[in-house]
Amino acid sequence: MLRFEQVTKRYPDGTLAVDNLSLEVAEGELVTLVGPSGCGKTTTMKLVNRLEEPTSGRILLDGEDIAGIHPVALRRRIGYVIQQGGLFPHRTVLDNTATVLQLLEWKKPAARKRAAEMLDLVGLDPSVYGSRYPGQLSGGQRQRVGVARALAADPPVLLMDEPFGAVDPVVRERLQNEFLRLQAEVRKTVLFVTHDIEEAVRLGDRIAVFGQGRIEQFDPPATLLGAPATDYVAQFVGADRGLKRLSVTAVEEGDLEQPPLVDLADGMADAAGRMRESGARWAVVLDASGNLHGWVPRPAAGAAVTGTVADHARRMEAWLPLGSSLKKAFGMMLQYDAGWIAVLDGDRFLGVLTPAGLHEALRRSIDADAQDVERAEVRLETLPNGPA
Ligand SMILES: Nc1ncnc2c1ncn2[C@@H]1O[C@H](COP(=O)(O)OP(=O)(O)OP(=O)(O)O)[C@@H](O)[C@H]1O
Repeated sequence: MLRFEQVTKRYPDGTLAVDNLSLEVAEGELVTLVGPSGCGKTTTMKLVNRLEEPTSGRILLDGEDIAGIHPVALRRRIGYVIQQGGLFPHRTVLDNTATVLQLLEWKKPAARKRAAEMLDLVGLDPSVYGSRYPGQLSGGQRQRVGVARALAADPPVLLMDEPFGAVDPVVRERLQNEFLRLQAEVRKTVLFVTHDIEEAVRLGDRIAVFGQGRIEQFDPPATLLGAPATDYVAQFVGADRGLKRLSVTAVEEGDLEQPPLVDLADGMADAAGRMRESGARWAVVLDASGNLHGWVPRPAAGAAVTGTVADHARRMEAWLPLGSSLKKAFGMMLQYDAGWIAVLDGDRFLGVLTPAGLHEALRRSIDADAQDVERAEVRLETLPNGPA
């Protein structure tokens, strides 16, 4: 889709900003470019929409050398989002969003309608914000307008240059999440520049770590964090890369343990018998519709057991959908002070994730990358020990 072939950019003053860069971004893929200040990230972006021209090498868009495409025609195919949104201060939010459409000579009503839809898409009510000026928006809202404007003409390619750099960390995380949701819907081919490794691994399908004008490593997040290719990359991703890895490793079915399952309506003596048989100190309790209700402890040996499970069960509301990150699971264990988290697929109970399971999942994903082992080949052998 977008391909750099041995691209070099030397500025007239002799600065070598991009050094023999080769890189390919697949259709619908989000590639993050990350690296320290001055390593050539912005120059790389500007080469794509011909705000700068390469000194040597070529860039192909859908197989076509962009050197042969008129810059204006090229930019119609490429949305560009920059820090602070780059909005026109004296134009309303709606007009800012419609800028590119006006350049494309859309009729005014159609352009405004489309702009309003785009604002909606990025979570800004056009009837509230459309008539405001950029100065009357928060930093996060301005960034959203920048994204809406870049998407308005539905370009297949999106260049984003530190688009969330100017907002505080909380707003930033929200914008990142919104953008991921949006990207799942619109599936643009995205080149995203950031100097924040956390942002790069959260957003990127693949990450290109830049040294001075060169790519040090180009890999998916889990590989980058699990097996940094060079000392430079290892240093850049940081000593806490194991922790960062929590946020890019998903809970899988094989990570889960299977405690006994009992129904609210079951007799408690019966349920206790089943727990004893399987050596478990507790069981997961499902309600009449098969949904998670909570858990029930195994009664002490010799204690008189009466009533139904419902009389003894405790509520447990900590659950996650399959595919959630290990980081989310860990956060939830802390939040609920729980020794396990239920994992559901839709409404269906799949099993529980325990701290031991989480640790194993993390280790296995690191090992799998380091040794090229398929994750499924490794088995978990821990047994549930009961809620902490
Ligand atoms: N127009 C220019 N003329 C000369 N040198 C330039 C020009 N633009 C950028 N440079 C230099 O090229 C190098 C790469 O700059 P670039 O802006 O691409 O880096 P960056 O990785 O995006 O940095 P930052 O994260 O600070 O934005 C830097 O050394 C910069 O000073």
